[in-house]
Amino acid sequence: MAVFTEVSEDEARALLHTLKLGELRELRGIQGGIENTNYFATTERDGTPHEYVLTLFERLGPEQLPFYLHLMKHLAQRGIPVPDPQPDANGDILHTVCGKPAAVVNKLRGKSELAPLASHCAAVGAMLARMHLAGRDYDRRQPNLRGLPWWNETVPVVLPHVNESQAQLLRGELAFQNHVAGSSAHAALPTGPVHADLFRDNVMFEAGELTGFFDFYFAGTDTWLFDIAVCLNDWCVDLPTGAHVPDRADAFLRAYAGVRPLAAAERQLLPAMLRAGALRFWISRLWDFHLPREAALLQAHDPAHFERVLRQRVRAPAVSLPALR
Ligand SMILES: Nc1ncnc2c1ncn2[C@@H]1O[C@H](COP(=O)(O)OP(=O)(O)O)[C@@H](O)[C@H]1O
Ligand SMILES: N[C@@H](CCOP(=O)(O)O)C(=O)O
Repeated sequence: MAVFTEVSEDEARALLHTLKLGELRELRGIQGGIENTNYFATTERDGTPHEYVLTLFERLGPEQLPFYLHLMKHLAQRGIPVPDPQPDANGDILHTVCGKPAAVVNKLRGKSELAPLASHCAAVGAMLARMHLAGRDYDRRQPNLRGLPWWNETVPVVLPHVNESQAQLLRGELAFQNHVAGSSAHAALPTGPVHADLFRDNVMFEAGELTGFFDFYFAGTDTWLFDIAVCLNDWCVDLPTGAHVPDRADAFLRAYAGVRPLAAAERQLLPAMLRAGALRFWISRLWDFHLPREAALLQAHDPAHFERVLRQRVRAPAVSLPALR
């Protein structure tokens, strides 16, 4: 369930009126998601139905939200198919509902592709590269709040909950990632706004075509390579085993590089960044699993999955990436 705050039809109607989005016809709580309260809202305007998503932010506040919401607007204005936050008469896109920060965005068509083929991975790769290029002139900056400083803070918190072999892997990998982050190759990596959580459940497809992607609330300013690694570790991995799937990874990388060729430092650091991407989600899943927030996390994701991915990435750093040869 992902309705932590009940929104009445009257409250939703009032906001939709203020935003001039039409007359509320239907308000439905959305089941998926683990962070925020989400509703689908259907309105009628000029005799036509329009569909929106109303989100109440349960954890993020006015310090962090403008970066995410303005990034979505910036990308939408440049033709990237992401939800477009709707403004009020003053141009504000961050609203208040039930005393919580809230946003209204357009509903994307399609549904998630949870068993992707190489063609889906190629579509995601090309779209990610387009997003990176479209974000180059975005003028706000906010660090990836789930980046290296957070890993350094959080690993000691989760260590008491894991066995000795897992503790060794966590400590060793964290030391390795701190070392990589201090290297000259790392300093040469191109950076910009990244999505940082572009998993299968955050991308929509319809009839095999990518129709959009959403959930920008882990976005931040970071290396583009980190975004690539996060995608490869989800879209191009066999979920039961955590094994790299070469044909999907190849399709993803070819399509990405077709829009934005990778720099030499990116090719050099991809194996290390694949480990970083696996470490990031292993840590957050351990943290969510062993130290759940009150009521919010009803279905923690399985931490063991990213432990398996990380072990494979450490064991076989030279994954075959033909697109980069
Ligand atoms: N703009 C959108 N268009 C269509 N569906 C959306 C949109 N935003 C959210 N959803 C739906 O709501 C669900 C939960 O959204 P998500 O952003 O993943 O929530 P959370 O941030 O709580 O994890 C998604 O799985 C999707 O089905
Ligand atoms: N993708 C992350 C968790 C983030 O959840 P989301 O529902 O907000 O995408 C993971 O799989 O650990």
